[in-house]
Amino acid sequence: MSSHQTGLRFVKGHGTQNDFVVLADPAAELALDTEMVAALCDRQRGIGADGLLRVARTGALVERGVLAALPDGVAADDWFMDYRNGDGSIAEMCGNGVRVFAHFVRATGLTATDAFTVGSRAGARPVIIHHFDDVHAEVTVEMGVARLDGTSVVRIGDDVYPGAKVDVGNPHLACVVADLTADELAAVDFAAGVVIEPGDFPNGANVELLTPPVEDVDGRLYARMRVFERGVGETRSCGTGLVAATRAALDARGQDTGELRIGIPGGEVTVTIRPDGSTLRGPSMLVADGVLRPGWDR
Ligand SMILES: N[C@H](CCC[C@H](N)C(=O)O)C(=O)O
Repeated sequence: MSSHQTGLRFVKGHGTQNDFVVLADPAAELALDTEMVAALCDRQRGIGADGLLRVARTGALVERGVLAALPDGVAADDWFMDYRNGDGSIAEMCGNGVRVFAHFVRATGLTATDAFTVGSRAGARPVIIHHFDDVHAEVTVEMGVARLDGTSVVRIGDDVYPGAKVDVGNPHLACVVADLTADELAAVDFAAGVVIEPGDFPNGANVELLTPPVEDVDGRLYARMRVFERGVGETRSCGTGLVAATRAALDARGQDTGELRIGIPGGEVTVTIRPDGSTLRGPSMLVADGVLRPGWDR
């Protein structure tokens, strides 16, 4: 997409305040590059967002060479979430993004069903839209298997936190911090620097800090989380991170399956881990529509 592109429409949306610029591009005609995506996501010079979701037919992205081939389980006419981080880098998956993506394609009439498959670089992500209107939706995403892959550590300022390496289609270090209170979690200063072990994460990683789950009045497990995302920085929520943290927290309790309600700065979601996969259920909001003005990026 070059700067002479006039009148490019966009929608601004978020899932538990993990926010995105949504670009409808069914035929994958936009030449998205790192610089343009970073400019669009820049909160001062552009629209501002944690990431960008391009909405395109999977087959069109293959024809244009954006994708080398159809990902497993994704059909050519499935809508594909071409997700980019705020720094312009490409990531394999975005759980909050899939909810906003699904809401957008349903509310704009690009699809007429409440259950369909969203394509992603991590593979097929089936969604169910429980209810929606032009602004609000409640969506469940099948997030696939959250795979434990050993342990590592992250250094945040002078503190070192051990955690579980979890693959949710994208890489995570999920740290369930013993005895960490909600206030202590809130006081962690990510600005002091977040340093992971490059040998453990050659492609970088998203880092989650989680308080140990406790049973709430309903007997359900509850925890609080903050996240520092690869290619973005701290976000108010991270869907794949919530799944990774749940997988690690249940494993620390000796459980392979279970459910966890997690509070994040941007809201609250419920994650379910099953032997054959995981689901993330939460809200989506489409906040505004806009048009990029010619020359905005010059
Ligand atoms: N916010 C996204 C995660 C983006 C992951 C991205 N930061 C990466 O590089 O993997 C989510 O809701 O899952």
